[in-house]
Amino acid sequence: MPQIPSTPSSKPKAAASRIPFTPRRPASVLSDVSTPSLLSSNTKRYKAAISTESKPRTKQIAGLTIVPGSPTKNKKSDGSRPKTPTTPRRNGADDSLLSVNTSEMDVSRVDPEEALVDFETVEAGDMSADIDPSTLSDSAQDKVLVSVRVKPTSNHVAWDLPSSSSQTIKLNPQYAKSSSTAPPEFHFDELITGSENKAVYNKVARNHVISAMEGYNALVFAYGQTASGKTFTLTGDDDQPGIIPRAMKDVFAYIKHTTREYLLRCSYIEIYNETIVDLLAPPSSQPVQIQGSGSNVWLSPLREEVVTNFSSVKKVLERGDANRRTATTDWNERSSRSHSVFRVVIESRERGSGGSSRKDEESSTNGRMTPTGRMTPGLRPQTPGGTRLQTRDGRSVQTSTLSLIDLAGSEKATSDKERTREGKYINTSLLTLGSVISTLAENSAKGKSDHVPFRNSKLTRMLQPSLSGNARISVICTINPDVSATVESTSTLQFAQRIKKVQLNATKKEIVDTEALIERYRNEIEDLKRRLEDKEKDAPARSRRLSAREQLDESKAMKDLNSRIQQLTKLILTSQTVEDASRPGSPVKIDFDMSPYELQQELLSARREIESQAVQILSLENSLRDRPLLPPDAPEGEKDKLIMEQGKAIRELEIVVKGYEDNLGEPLRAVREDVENEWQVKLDEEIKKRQEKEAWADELVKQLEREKKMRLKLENERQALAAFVSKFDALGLGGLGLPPISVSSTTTTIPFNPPKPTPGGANAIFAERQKNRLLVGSLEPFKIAETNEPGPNSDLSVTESPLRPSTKAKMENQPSLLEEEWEGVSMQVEDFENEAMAMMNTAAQVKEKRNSFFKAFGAEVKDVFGMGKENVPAAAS
Ligand SMILES: Nc1ncnc2c1ncn2[C@@H]1O[C@H](COP(=O)(O)OP(=O)(O)OP(=O)(O)O)[C@@H](O)[C@H]1O
Repeated sequence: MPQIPSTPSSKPKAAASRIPFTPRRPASVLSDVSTPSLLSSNTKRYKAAISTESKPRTKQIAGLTIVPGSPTKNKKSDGSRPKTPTTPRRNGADDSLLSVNTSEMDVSRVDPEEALVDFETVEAGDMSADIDPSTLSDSAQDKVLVSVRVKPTSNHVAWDLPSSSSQTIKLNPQYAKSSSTAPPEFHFDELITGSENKAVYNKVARNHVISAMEGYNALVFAYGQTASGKTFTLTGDDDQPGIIPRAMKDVFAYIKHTTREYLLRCSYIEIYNETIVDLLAPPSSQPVQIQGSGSNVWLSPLREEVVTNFSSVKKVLERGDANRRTATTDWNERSSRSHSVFRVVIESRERGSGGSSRKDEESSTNGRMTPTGRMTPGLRPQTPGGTRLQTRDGRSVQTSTLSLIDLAGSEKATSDKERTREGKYINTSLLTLGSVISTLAENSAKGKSDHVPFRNSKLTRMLQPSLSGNARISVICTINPDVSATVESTSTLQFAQRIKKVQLNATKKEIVDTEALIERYRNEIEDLKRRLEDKEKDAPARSRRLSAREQLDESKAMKDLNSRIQQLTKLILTSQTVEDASRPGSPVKIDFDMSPYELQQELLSARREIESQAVQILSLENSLRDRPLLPPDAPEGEKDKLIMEQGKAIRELEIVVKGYEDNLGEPLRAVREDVENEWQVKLDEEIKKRQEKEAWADELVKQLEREKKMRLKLENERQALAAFVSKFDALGLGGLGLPPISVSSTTTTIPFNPPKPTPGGANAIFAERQKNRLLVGSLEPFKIAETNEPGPNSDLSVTESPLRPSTKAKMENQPSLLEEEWEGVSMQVEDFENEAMAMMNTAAQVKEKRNSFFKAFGAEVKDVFGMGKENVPAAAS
């Protein structure tokens, strides 16, 4: 129930001096805006052109400005009237019309602190007749309030209309589909007839408006067949203002009776052919999108206007109504072709204790006020989602919404193509609303949780949070009782019957000013700690003075202090979690309306979130492990100092890391890339070279093998030559080794034992040696190898020897294993040749000695050495 301020007054402005900060009629801000009268003849309109017949009926009445397009009471459509050719298109509107759509009260421009409304700012004209709080019901409303309004008619009616006290409506039996079954009968919370809009408002909407002011979300909507009176009920006309203007008057009346201060923001949209249009935004604006999912949906971009009195509300309504799509149909001269939603966001907080004026409060909040009384922008903590009323000094902010919806009416196909197309969209979305309500009702009645097709239309998707239970709902079903409309009226009543079963569980939403609470707790803790310290210091001296009983009391007092400190410390933790709890929680239920792709995306992002949290936990654990050690009982000052130092170091490191990344990160990555690109080529070349060398080395090994064999062969030949020389020596002809010649008195005897000559003789052996030497020295042994023994690498073994010019050129500056080895072999060959030469010399000496011997001893031994013959001496044969 609203709280009555301590100084209520029917004329508060006169009684109480105005607080300087309190905006003096903030409406003046709006009234400064040159909003052209929408009814003046030279003002262009966005709305549908009114048919020639209806134009003269729109007149300006003193007091309430006519909301353009308000239907004229009891005007019947004759069907012969010229129809509105097309639904208006706003995009082609000229610039002059933009002024109609701009307002300085746009919430993004207004400082909420300056647009607050409270009992001091509300004036008599803003309010309905004063609300008597005691007459308002605040009982828990867990069911939808369903009322039926029957449009007055002079035609023959199909329904048995009830007496004033009854809430039952029954179809007259003669109009029932079947005579065998009882005619349908419906019971509702309210059944209203007549044209009195005040009674309707009081019965169906007033409690919901009050609920919204108390912090509950509230939704009032009108449902019914076209031309049954929905717009008449919601908007009304000058004689009979409807629910919207009356509700807004009650909003101000309520504020008048409370000690709270309010920030009121209005938005006005329509859903036309499944497109959401912001009726307060300029014509060229983007269509509004529904954001979020499940119970947490919002509209964006959405223009919200701050309203501070009834006159500013009226202007907002006029602007919105001027932009609504209406057209003449077969049934309604001015039929709404769209669903419209007028919504007020109500934020409130306590005005502060001690009856201090707002000015005093602002001055006390850390001197944040400018000399002009304005809050310095930017000093106020920012709220996500834009300018909002802020919690302050422990005062929580309560937020709720009041949504007043005029649905387009269900209708049959018409002769007009455009109207028929619109009608299809209207019927489809109403059908969806019907099936959503049916499922919700079923679920509530049977405790089921069947899939609710909220996503099948923009309307139901937008209403999902409210229809899911978090709003107090009132539905007015309007029917035309004419016999010709029996089917439509029955269908409307059936819808009304179903929605009655939907279960609601609206809760208040409160944002707690945790900072202020925490600050208060902290101060108290500090104070208690100081007192405890003082007591502990004096304890030894005092205990000597105190009696046993007093000592006991003293220790109990200290214990109490201690436990209070502990309790407050716990409270700090609790209050820090309050804010989180007030935010919309993560969805615990699966939203079956989401597509598999959306679900996958959600799953993916949830996994990513978990991963990042795991990383965060790890890093926190690490920092916990690495934290500098301080004894738990270290003085608080020391701990604070350490924390400060750590914080400073962290900040410095962050700056360094950021600077590093900003200045060096990218260039270093580029350098690394360049180096990799450049050196990769070289590395590849080196690998190729190495492979070539390995192949060459393999070939070399094979070649050495061949040379080894050749050396063996040479060795054999050398041994053969040596054998020859030995034989030669054995003849006793070698140098000093010649056998001694014995001379007697008669004869001289030479010991004669000549060796058997080697085949071919010494010369042949020598010639062969020479040949071999040339062969070895020619450095072309590989030709032999190439032809005789092809290696595993046929390219190399056949077409290129390791010593071929190309390879040799490559290896020019490198020591050749083959050459080294060849060197050794050559030396051996040379030794062998030297040896052979020495033998040849010896042989020459022997020859010489032989000649001299022949000369001395005759011809007996003349041919021993075969000087004229090459082969075996005669003696030997
Ligand atoms: N209870 C009523 N008393 C007097 N006149 C009424 C009442 N209900 C409706 N009318 C009149 O009937 C006509 C059609 O009403 P209204 O435009 O409100 O219907 P609607 O349901 O909003 O139609 P639509 O869905 O086509 O927009 C209007 O001229 C209106 O003044």
